[in-house]
Amino acid sequence: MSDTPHGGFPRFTPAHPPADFGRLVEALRTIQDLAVSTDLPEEQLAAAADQAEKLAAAMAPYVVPEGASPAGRSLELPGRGSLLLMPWTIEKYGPDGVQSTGVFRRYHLGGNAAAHGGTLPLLFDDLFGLIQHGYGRPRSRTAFLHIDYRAVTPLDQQLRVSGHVTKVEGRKTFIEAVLTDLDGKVLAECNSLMVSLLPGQP
Ligand SMILES: CC(C)(COP(=O)(O)OP(=O)(O)OC[C@H]1O[C@@H](n2cnc3c(N)ncnc32)[C@H](O)[C@@H]1OP(=O)(O)O)[C@@H](O)C(=O)NCCC(=O)NCCS
Ligand SMILES: CCCCCCCCCCCC(=O)O
Repeated sequence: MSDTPHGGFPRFTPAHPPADFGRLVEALRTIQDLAVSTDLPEEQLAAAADQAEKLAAAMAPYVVPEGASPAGRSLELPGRGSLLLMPWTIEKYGPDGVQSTGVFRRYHLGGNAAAHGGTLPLLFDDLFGLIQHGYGRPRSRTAFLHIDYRAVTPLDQQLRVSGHVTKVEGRKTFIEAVLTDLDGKVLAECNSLMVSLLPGQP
């Protein structure tokens, strides 16, 4: 692959998996919540570990290359069906920007009931990928991502993030976004530079 618009990136196509895929991903997220918030008695611990190992063994034969799993390509699902991404739902997508809503869950806990500071760059960075795509920019990579943490980000509360392209200069796309609660209280602001990839660039 060496065409200019995508650098060396594979071309991803949207996936429309059966509903059970969404159920699986959501159940796994709930297990992540529980794995970080429970203190299981020994017997339950052994049973849970057995079940987890059994599930992993059942899934292992079906590993496919990047871009072939529905994970990350299922646009109708929270977090596009990816366990890595924040399980948020896109409300608005287009050249004027992207907006999405969702919650930071128990498995995103940092300390004292707040979201881990490292989870916000993940939210913003993935949003910025969508923003530059919605604006019609070629495949790009994040060169920098600057975050101002303005207030503690709560868990289990519906929040909103929205952002847009502010400037384009050659290969460079500048983007800004803000994370708020539903009353409009600003929790974090972020600005970023994304640089479009040259032919064959990874
Ligand atoms: C971003 C990246 C592709 C840019 O490398 P490159 O293709 O060699 O591009 P250049 O270094 O020539 O930079 C292109 C332009 O962006 C600017 N730029 C690049 N990185 C920058 C940064 N961190 N801060 C400010 N400007 C930056 C350059 O100054 C240059 O501007 P100019 O055209 O006005 O002179 C490369 O550094 C890279 O791959 N970094 C890793 C990206 C990554 O892994 N991101 C996370 C996953 S998406
Ligand atoms: C149709 C689905 C589109 C999915 C695009 C996935 C792009 C992944 C880009 C990864 C960028 C990064 O590493 O930060």
